[in-house]
Amino acid sequence: MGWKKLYILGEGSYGKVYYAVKINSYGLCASVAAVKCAEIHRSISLQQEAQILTTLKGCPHVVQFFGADVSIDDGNVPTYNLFLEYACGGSLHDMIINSKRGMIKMSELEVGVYTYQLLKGIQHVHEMGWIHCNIKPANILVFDNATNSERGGMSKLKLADFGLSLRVGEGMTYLTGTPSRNRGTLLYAPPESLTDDFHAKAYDIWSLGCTVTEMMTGNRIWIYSDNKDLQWKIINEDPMIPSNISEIAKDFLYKCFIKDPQRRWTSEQLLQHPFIQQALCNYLMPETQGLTARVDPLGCQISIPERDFINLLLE
Ligand SMILES: Nc1ncnc2c1ncn2[C@@H]1O[C@H](COP(=O)(O)OP(=O)(O)OP(=O)(O)O)[C@@H](O)[C@H]1O
Repeated sequence: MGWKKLYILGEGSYGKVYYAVKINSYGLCASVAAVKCAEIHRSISLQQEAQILTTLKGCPHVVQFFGADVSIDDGNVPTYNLFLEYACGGSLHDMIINSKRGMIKMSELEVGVYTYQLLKGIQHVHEMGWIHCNIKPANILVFDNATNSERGGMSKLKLADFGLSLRVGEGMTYLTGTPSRNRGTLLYAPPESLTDDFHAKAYDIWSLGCTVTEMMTGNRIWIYSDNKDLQWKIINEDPMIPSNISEIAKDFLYKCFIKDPQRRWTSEQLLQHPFIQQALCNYLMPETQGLTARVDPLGCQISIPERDFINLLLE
């Protein structure tokens, strides 16, 4: 038996996303999926996304791809269908809006653990030779994580929407065409994508910094009047790092927002940053909460003081 599209989850520029179920021969629901659909003649970007997702299979922090097919839908229209695992928690954008509505700010520990998951996803994408080019809360999906529910009910985040991704060309890619042609969403775009048409892995790190700031404050990183103003600010100003966060969190954001893409920290470096290390440590061992990590002014590599850390492991 085939898939049955039940209702629309959302819409993209290419077409619609449906919640779908697979019915078995007993008439029971055997599996569920989110299906991204586009009329076949408008499905090039979905077909490219399918190719990219095939190369990214197996990473727990990238949305899982089940396959693709062509169906004849309403009005006899051939439709390309891309099947993804269904994210019951919606997107990180929804999660940020909901926590803002409920006036519950995400704690730095939560943001640190979520950022770790995103960095692991980005690291995998980069290792497989891709630049995501459109990392933002709306393109990060939220899954329940049963194993985490005992630890404060934190969710699992996965990168999604690879429709604008690019192949890394020896570490960098210059887009051809009109200068200042940024590929992704302007609000999350780094300065070099606007000034030099330059898209490299560092692109995703800047977008990650914008996303992490949004998780911490509930607000977007830039305040602007229109796209021209926004573009000017990205090129000429530094993003506003929130003042009411820890020094370690600020330092993490500074490393994401280094203007020179060659000097901006990589996912590997950021995974070692005390902001991430401390959050993981406190999450895995809640007893360590209250112990503060130190920022090493030279290398920013020291996390939980070693002696205390070993004592905790031995206790
Ligand atoms: N695997 C999924 N599970 C649950 N919801 C999903 C899934 N994939 C996408 N959605 C939802 O469908 C909507 C559209 O998603 P999609 O990523 O395709 O488009 P978009 O990013 O909004 O648009 P565009 O790709 O044109 O920028 C979003 O609201 C998203 O939360």
